[in-house]
Amino acid sequence: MDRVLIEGLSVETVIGVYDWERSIRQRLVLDLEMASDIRPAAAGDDLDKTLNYAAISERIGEFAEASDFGLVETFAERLAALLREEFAIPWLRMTLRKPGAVANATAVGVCIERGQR
Ligand SMILES: Nc1nc2c(c(=O)[nH]1)N=C([C@H](O)[C@@H](O)CO)CN2
Repeated sequence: MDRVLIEGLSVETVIGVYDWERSIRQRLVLDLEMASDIRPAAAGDDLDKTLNYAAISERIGEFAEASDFGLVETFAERLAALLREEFAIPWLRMTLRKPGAVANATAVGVCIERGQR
């Protein structure tokens, strides 16, 4: 299956389980692979027949702006469900990284796959 990609998308949000994390915004970095047959869009050179990565990136920014989850797991799960619903995405793989959360690690985070390819 073809995939539409978003890589290295940075967002700022309230995220973390510790008290000191509840009053600051921290950066999360997302990589997203979304199943999509790109042939109809390519055949007609038509944005309306594919997953619009600009619109999806904007929606992710809005979601992050309004979110205040503790766990990266919760952020990833809720965001994946929202994107699949709003953009009719049959399958996605989302890698969500929280840079600098653990000393001596470049990033920590989760990778989830949801739906059927
Ligand atoms: N599996 C997880 N472990 C941890 C999380 C998390 O979201 N998922 N979060 C924290 C803290 O918020 C941490 O990021 C602060 O540095 C600890 N472990």
